[in-house]
Amino acid sequence: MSDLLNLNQITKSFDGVAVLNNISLAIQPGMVVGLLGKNGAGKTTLMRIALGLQQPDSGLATCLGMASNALNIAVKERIGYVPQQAFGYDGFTVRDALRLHASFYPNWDHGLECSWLKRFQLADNQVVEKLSIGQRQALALIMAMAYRPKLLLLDEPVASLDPITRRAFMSDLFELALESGSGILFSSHITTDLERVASHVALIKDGELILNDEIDTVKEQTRLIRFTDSNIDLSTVKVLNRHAQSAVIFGYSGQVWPSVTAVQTLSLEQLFIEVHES
Ligand SMILES: Nc1ncnc2c1ncn2[C@@H]1O[C@H](COP(=O)(O)OP(=O)(O)OP(=O)(O)O)[C@@H](O)[C@H]1O
Repeated sequence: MSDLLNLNQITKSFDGVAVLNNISLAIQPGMVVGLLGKNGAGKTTLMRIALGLQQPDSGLATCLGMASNALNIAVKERIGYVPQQAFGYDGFTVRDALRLHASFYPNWDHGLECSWLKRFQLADNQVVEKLSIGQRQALALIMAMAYRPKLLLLDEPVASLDPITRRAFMSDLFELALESGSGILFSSHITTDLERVASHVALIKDGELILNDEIDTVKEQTRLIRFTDSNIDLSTVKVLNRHAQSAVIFGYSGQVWPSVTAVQTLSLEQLFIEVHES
């Protein structure tokens, strides 16, 4: 299957500090990849590199088969992006902002636009600069989705949405991806959302992509184990974090270690916390 997004061995430093180290990640049709990482882990940087908005120090990024630093209009029309920062359109009404935005996209779906306006309870005569942060985020999402992009990159898209709107948006997002064969990469700190809708999880820690798998596999094969022998041999699993008498492991399939006293399953939130525990 051809990749909608392919990140191959991406490395990036700022001012001599490594942010992304040899990151490889691919998105295929129907995949909804939740990108996790602490503040400053490099999620936005990775998305910007994916879109060709920033250059990696090394490695290659492609979107819909074309190098990200040379995307043509036809490919850009099939990519949606909602950045973390609020956008312009001050002085516009929601209606005029959408009309202008739609004019750049031949595939704009007015029916989808209307149903999402209703869903987000956005009146089209509202003035953009008077919208709340959450309403602006909702408008940005409509702008990125109403042309049914093949590849959608969302940088913390739901952080400012209330729980009801957020839940509805996330399930719509998933449906849209499945039904139209799109692929989605979204970053979020709300692990429960991610658990509900993502098909895959990618986790960046200290510049490395330490997890990049189907969410069910992550849940099934990740454990927090406690042991008495600090020299325990954990070579049959991938160690995500390790202390003298405990470790977070991936690749668990019922192995038995004599000195292990507890094997605990983890929710995504627990996993996130345990992986970063120092
Ligand atoms: N243009 C830049 N110049 C210098 N440093 C930068 C630049 N862009 C990002 N950084 C640094 O790279 C690191 C990663 O930033 P990035 O915004 O990608 O993180 P993030 O994972 O998206 O964080 P958050 O969850 O807080 O949004 C940070 O330490 C940031 O300060």
